[in-house]
Amino acid sequence: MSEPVLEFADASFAFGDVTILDDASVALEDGTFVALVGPNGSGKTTALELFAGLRSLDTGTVTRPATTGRTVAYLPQSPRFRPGFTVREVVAFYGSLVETEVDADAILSRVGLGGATDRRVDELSGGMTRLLGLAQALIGDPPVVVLDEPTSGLDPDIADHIFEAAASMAADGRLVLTTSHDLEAVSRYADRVLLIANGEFVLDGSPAALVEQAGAERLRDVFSATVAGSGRDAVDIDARTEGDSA
Ligand SMILES: Nc1ncnc2c1ncn2[C@@H]1O[C@H](COP(=O)(O)OP(=O)(O)OP(=O)(O)O)[C@@H](O)[C@H]1O
Repeated sequence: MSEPVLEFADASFAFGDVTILDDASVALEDGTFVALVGPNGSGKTTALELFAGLRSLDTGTVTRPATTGRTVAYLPQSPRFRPGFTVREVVAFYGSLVETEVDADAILSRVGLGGATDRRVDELSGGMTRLLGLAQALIGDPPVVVLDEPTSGLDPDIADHIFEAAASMAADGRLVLTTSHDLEAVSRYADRVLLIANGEFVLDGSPAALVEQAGAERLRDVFSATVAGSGRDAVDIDARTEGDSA
């Protein structure tokens, strides 16, 4: 049975007068692939950093798994690896930092890099670099994996591959939490969608349930209607459109 492994309780955080979380509470369970969506500037990356422990809440609490070893793996939007090393060497290096035995080749095969183990990391494409980031996230078998926009800038096939890999990491029992603007892929792969706007999780449910509840056709439509209804203040689209057409 699924259990909460990551939780915000009455969580608040702001950058000066920019509110990211305003007394927000949410509990995320293991074995679930959760997509955190929201408009640009709504605070997705910051929320991930708060979940992962890279930042601290102003008030409220965040609860993470009470396990020994690596508890939360965090993959930033643009992962960087030290040039000059091969893919296998990078995984072996990170593997040497955890207590459990790490089979670098097995992890690399798992994410689809089995054919690239001897490639130098500075010679990888953007997509392969993301896959290496996913491999790094699996090292030490953390119960929570947090991914920040893992498919931005990638072709649809690699993006699908990354979503599939993330969904299968969740199916193995982990909580996988990702941000994404790709609502079509989110609809297909995520078990649960959280929409953050104005410091709150304004939508929370499975993609199918959210679409059905709204009487909409696609998650994209639910997103637009909810963001418009929440008084979008992060990016002024109308102003941008006027400027573009001038
Ligand atoms: N280090 C920082 N100092 C001050 N303000 C910040 C900092 N980092 C982010 N912000 C502000 O916090 C808000 C949320 O930023 P964040 O990057 O979390 O949003 P996001 O939802 O991930 O955006 P995007 O979808 O564009 O990646 C934005 O208004 C941003 O300008």
